[in-house]
Amino acid sequence: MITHYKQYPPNVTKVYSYFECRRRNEAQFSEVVFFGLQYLLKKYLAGPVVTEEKIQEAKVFYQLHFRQAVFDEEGWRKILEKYDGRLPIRIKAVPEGKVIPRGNVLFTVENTDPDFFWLTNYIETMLVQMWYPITVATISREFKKILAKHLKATSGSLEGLDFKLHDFGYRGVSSQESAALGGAAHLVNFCSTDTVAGVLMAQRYYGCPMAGFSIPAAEHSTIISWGRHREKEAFESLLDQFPTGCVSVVSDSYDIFNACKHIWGGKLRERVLERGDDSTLVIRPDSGDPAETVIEVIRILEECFGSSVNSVGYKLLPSNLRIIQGDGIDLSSVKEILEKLRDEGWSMENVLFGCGSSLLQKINRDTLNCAFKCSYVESNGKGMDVYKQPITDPSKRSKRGRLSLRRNSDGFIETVEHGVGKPEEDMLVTVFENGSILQDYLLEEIRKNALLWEEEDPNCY
Ligand SMILES: O=C1OCCC/C1=C\Nc1ccccc1
Repeated sequence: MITHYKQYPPNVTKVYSYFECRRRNEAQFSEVVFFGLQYLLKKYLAGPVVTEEKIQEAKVFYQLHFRQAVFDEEGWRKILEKYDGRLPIRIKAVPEGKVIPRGNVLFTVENTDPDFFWLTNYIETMLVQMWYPITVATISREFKKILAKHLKATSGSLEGLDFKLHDFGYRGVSSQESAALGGAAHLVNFCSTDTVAGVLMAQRYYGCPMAGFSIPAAEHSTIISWGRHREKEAFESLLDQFPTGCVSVVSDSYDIFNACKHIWGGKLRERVLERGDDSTLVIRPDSGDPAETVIEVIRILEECFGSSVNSVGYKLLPSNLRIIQGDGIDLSSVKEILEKLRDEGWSMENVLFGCGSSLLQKINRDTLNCAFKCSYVESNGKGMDVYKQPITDPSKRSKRGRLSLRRNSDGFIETVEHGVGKPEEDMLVTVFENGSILQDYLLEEIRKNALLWEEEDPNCY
């Protein structure tokens, strides 16, 4: 991007590019949740970002890095002089939280001053990092589709759906910033997280005072520190320390089945039952085959605590006893567990899930085929639609001309190319222009945009 200003044709006055999640043949991830641009704009692009100091620093750096003078010092100084360091760029984007079918334009970028045609793709690198929050928000919503289907089928309602997938991923991501962005992306769809950085991101960049909730939870150290033969004492202490409200206890340190049968369902059975309805004990297995372990645990708990049948005929453990499975959870294992539970007559009200790296880290830019391409240039006052169409991979072909996004007469969202879209139909909104952010989306409205079709309103305020 540093040397690109020297590579464009003479007299170029505008470079216009767009971001999309290219459509693929697979059925999975057929639609994406747009999220995260607002953070990036606020943090990195808004205001007088170009300064003399930065220009000097870059000049020295790139002289060393390229071992020749290629850094466009004059170009950057002109931004400083003409725009007081604000970027002469326009970005038009889908409103955050909107769910858009793959293969559609999600945002466009263009220079607003002909002198700075080179700036559009200069910021590409940073803008394409949007692949991450978009992919996390999309995966989190795919989880929500699966959970909603089973919750509705086995309980007759979507009550509590927003708390069914807890973000366990803080430790598994590559950085604090990833934790913040990914954690916030999950909170578009759910209200349940241990990734505090994401809650802070929602606070600071999306106007939400408390976007996600958690409960006191044990970890292995707080159990095994009591010693191999005092697991019962460790569990009892947790019940003493958290007599009301929910508490989650990881119970697989030695033998999850023994813990459920002889401690929770044995020595501490009365202690568990005497807890109020609002003081749920959440038992956490953390090893073994997820589906087999959950089923065996719930069978043991039924043996010890009994079960009732809900209004749609599925079995329920006592209301203050639940199971959270946070180990080995991904989109396929969660489906397997839920099908096994349903087949054995269990309501999904009995279980919660935690998800770590398969929510926040086991993804990359190719998961949704995120790409940023130039589709239109102007030079000598004439516009030209441009594109790539590699003979070696037709799926990499790019869109042509100036783009807009609309809902067609059949109600389907589609991209209009060649600049023939009607402005009044365009779903893309100018969110950034010449250094100013023109929209400020709140998490509350973003959550509404991302609701599943079955939901009416986000339940967790
Ligand atoms: O068990 C739980 O119940 C619900 C609250 C969170 C929780 C566990 N959290 C967690 C976080 C990071 C890695 C592992 C677990």
